[in-house]
Amino acid sequence: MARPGIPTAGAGVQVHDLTVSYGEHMVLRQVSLAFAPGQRVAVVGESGGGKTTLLRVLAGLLPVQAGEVRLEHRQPSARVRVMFQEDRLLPWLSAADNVTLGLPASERGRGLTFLKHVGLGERAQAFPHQLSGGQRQRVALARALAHRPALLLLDEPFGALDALTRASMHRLLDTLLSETGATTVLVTHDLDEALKLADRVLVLRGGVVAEDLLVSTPRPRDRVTTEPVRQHLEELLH
Ligand SMILES: Nc1ncnc2c1ncn2[C@@H]1O[C@H](COP(=O)(O)OP(=O)(O)OP(=O)(O)O)[C@@H](O)[C@H]1O
Repeated sequence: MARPGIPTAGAGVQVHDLTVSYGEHMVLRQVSLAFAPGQRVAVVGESGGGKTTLLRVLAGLLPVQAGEVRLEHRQPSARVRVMFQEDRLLPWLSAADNVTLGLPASERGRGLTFLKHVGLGERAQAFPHQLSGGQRQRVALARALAHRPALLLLDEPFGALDALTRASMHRLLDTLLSETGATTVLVTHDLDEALKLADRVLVLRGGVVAEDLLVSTPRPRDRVTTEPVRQHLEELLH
């Protein structure tokens, strides 16, 4: 695979005593975390445990009600991009236009190379409805990376894909993340996904970080090499 171009320096992330409630319902309770630049963090845990809420606060989509969230990057304009389970492509724009939407003119050419990196260089003019679910998620991934985010936030990005397509997306994302260097936070229910992609796994339970595990298994990883960590996480989750 060709290299995606200029690597992005990942942002450091500091979360201090973050508390978030929906009305009376407190979802995050004084959560404190620090992510190193370029770190890949997976967030797992029970349904309703606050994973998406944490991601939305990091994305700036939800206000910080109490506590502090700080992005540390040498460029004050460090970009944050979010990718969701549904592709959220604009149906009236081609794949190419979806990828470059919002990029300054000077960055569009380089942004388009990401369509090639996800294997869709030939489909640049196709519209979302002409692409498969897996292809649309690849366009969404190209769009997220084309903006060279210092922080990439992924909320169950491959949850709607079949197992084979998901496995190929894991390989693709693993390669692209190694090359771009973005700090990445991945919310997932899929332990395979977490263990294939992340350097660190957080378990959120009852609004607090119940476990914070570094995953040092060398890459590429498979079920055999990650089995001990998986067993530990499965015990925590069940
Ligand atoms: N906009 C909202 N208004 C009120 N309550 C909300 C809102 N969004 C989420 N919640 C509640 O906050 C809690 C945490 O939700 P969140 O989506 O962060 O959990 P999650 O860990 O991502 O769950 P899942 O794994 O099921 O996606 C849940 O009880 C949910 O019902």
